[in-house]
Amino acid sequence: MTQHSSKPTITAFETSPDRGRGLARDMRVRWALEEVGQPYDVRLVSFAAMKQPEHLSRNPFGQIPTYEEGELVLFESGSIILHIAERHPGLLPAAADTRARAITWMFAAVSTIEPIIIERQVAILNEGNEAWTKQRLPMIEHRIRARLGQLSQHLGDAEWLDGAFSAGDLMMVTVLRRMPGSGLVEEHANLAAYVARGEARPAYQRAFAAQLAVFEASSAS
Ligand SMILES: N[C@@H](CCC(=O)N[C@@H](CSCc1ccc([N+](=O)[O-])cc1)C(=O)NCC(=O)O)C(=O)O
Repeated sequence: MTQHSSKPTITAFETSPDRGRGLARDMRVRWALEEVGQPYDVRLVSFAAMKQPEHLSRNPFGQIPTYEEGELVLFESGSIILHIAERHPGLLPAAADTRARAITWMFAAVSTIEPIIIERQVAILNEGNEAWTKQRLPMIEHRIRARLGQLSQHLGDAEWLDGAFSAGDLMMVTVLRRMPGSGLVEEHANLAAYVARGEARPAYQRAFAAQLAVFEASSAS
């Protein structure tokens, strides 16, 4: 396996529309790097720069985050976190079966839970003025409630989704944080406590402070 030794560089919004609330997906990569104690640099990109050839060479979809480490360039936050987790202890268990289950939860976060939450965000932010949104939003929230109910049932009284904290929990916590103020996660006390446990982790706090500092600097200038 090729070992990369240089300090990685990630990309993040120059001025994040999340106003420093840690909702953009660089937050989960920052958190993963903090969990494994890997220092990193950040290249801040404007919305315009994200669609220019230089950034498109990092991510053909013109989005953040990306991850550069020596000659390696990655995009897709989940893939970046898996790469980090494969090279540093602290995000995936060593035992093969437990590790495979933790990776399953990474996929569940982005493929089963996140899409319907993004649907809701799109319905509210991009389609809020459409006549049909009034009918559609309750249907979307019904589907979100169904998934959160299943997740709550699985979690029960456990601290994390499958034994020790893993990249699966990191991904899931960042997904559940994407509905601030909706009250949907808070309908399940165990899910709200689960998110709070993630947010209480020192690595999360360092990552959150770092992305907030970027926003505060950008809004001060
Ligand atoms: N599947 C990709 C998705 C990456 C992605 O959606 N990136 C977004 C930022 S994180 C998503 C996001 C954006 C804004 C908020 N917010 O609260 O304002 C939250 C999350 C982006 O670059 N958008 C700019 C563009 O597409 O032109 C991944 O996981 O890396």
